[in-house]
Amino acid sequence: MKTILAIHTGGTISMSQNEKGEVVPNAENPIAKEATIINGQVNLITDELFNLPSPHVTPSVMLQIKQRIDRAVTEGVDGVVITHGTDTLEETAYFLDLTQTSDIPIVLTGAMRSSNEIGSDGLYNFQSAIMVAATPESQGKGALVVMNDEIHTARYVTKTHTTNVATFRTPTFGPIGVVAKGKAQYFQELIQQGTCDIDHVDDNVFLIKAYAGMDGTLFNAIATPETKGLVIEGLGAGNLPPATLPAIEKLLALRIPIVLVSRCYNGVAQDIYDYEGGGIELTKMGLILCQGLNGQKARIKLLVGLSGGLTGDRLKAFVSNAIS
Ligand SMILES: NC(=O)C[C@H](N)C(=O)O
Repeated sequence: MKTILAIHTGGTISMSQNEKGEVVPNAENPIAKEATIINGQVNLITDELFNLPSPHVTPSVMLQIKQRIDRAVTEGVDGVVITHGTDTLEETAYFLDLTQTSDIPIVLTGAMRSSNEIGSDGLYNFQSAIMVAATPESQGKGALVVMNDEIHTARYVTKTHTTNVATFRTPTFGPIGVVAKGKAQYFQELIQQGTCDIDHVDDNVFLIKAYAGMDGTLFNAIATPETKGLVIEGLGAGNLPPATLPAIEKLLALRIPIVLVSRCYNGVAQDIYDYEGGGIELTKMGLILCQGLNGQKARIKLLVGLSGGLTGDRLKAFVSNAIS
């Protein structure tokens, strides 16, 4: 029988609705108690590591989850399930994906409806995630996100709806598998990418979204030596309004790495356009094009690379998300 560690961290999956209809955290996690339902099919160990709404999750919390997984690997567990709030679930999932040190399945799940709401999806998603973690084919796939009968890769999944249970989607590429009546089935291979083990996190890595008529105001506000990195969600294939360029030059002169992704929901950033502020000019200036990641994922990747001590071409190779 497989031994699976369930790490609970909080989120709606562990919350309840009160008599006023407000969703509130519980002192005791109802999901952790319900877990006994699945015992018998797997040997389930439970660790209530945090009880945080996911907007309270920081890179330092992510690092503590990673360290708990690393300990579990040395203890010989076969897989890990992490319950997490959905708002920042994709960021924690990608952090764990990038910093993993073994090939055991790491499966994140959550809920859109709290534990006592009609049609609550928490226990169902939790059970699916456990089954996926116990499936031999889940090994070596990095961190996975299991919600609403779909299996997504941490690298590309994103939350797309504020309340719908089908909120987690993988734009452009689609999910890599499904869960059908408790059984995991895969139908896509994930191309492997590099990982970077870290023992601390350097933050002050910012994320700024571009918009029509943007100027340098927001970029000037972070032009300080404390800033360690910046991700810009550019327009279309990866372009910026010309009025941003002087402020961006200033950040580059401070040797702050700047990563460029697209603010589009689908597709990858590319240096196609040759006009003032176009992707060709931006990459010539030294911005690092990152292909296929959304802004929040690119920020996690830059933060992990910087925390792992990568600089120059090694940082560029890691963050550009190139297939290697
Ligand atoms: N569905 C959820 O879990 C949303 C909640 N606000 C959280 O991320 O903690």
